[in-house]
Amino acid sequence: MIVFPNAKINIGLNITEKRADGYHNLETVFYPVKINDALEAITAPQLNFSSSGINIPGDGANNLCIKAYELVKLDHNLPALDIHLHKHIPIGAGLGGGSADAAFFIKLLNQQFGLNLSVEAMQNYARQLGADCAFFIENKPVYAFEKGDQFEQVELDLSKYVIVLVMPPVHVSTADAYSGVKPEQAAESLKDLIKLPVTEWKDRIKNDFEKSVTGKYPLIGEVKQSLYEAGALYASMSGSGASVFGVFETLPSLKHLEAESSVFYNV
Ligand SMILES: C[C@](O)(CO)[C@H](O)COP(=O)(O)OP(=O)(O)OC[C@H]1O[C@@H](n2ccc(N)nc2=O)[C@H](O)[C@@H]1O
Ligand SMILES: Nc1ncnc2c1ncn2[C@@H]1O[C@H](COP(=O)(O)OP(=O)(O)OP(=O)(O)O)[C@@H](O)[C@H]1O
Repeated sequence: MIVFPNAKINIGLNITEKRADGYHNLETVFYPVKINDALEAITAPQLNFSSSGINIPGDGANNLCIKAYELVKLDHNLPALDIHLHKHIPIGAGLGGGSADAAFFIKLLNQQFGLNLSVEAMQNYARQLGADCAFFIENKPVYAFEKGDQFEQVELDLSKYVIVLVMPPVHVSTADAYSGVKPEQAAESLKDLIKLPVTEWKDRIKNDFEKSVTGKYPLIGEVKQSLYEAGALYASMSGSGASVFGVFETLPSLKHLEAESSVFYNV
């Protein structure tokens, strides 16, 4: 069976407090976007993982797909698998690519081997693999809170807009990004702000990682500025960066960014 895990963007991200477990409480809106990996599993004599496309740093044995397989296998009878991941979602981008792979792999196992897992059971597995991971089980726009793994549905449909995503040649580690932020309660809840028209988001909806991450990597701030100059109604870094997205009324011309960055149109 083959599945196509997609990326997410964060529309707003308030980091509100440091938790006793070392993680941070936050509020954000996750929105799925159309940049996809391809992930395939075939029953095989022994467990094997391979990948192609963008190089994934680290040992394949630590890939989140393998971790998802091992976690589900603790409770269910699963055969050995030959797993292949074609990586297209940029890494160190704040797009949740690794989390998406893990969540889609849980869904693949459920379907391919008839495990009969509920959405909640799959989300509980996903929560153990990464804070972002549970979102990708249902994969619908949500207001997320606590570690980013508790959800409330939001009515948010950006399909009449063009979303463009730019990945500058910078890799931001999520853990480093968190260590650069001083948590603070937000003046206005994102749950309310997200209901405003997109044209009013610019001065109201913020990403708390931006200040420190763009301080360290000015190119990210320059890309965001370019998106506004090209006519974006709203532009922001996604998650802990380094990717930046813009919400446009019509397809912009961003050729000048393509020399340095990867540009994904209409995601
Ligand atoms: C930046 C975001 O993408 C925003 O959506 C997520 O919060 C990151 O989610 P993720 O990559 O699934 O994160 P994990 O793999 O669980 O954690 C990576 C590291 O980020 C930090 N982390 C993550 C989530 C969170 N709510 N608080 C944290 O402090 C921790 O230092 C952790 O060791
Ligand atoms: N399937 C996978 N895809 C990508 N990275 C993976 C995968 N499995 C494990 N990893 C590891 O995760 C690291 C990337 O995580 P990191 O949090 O920096 O970036 P990210 O994918 O943009 O995620 P996020 O949006 O949550 O910040 C990689 O360096 C790699 O070692």
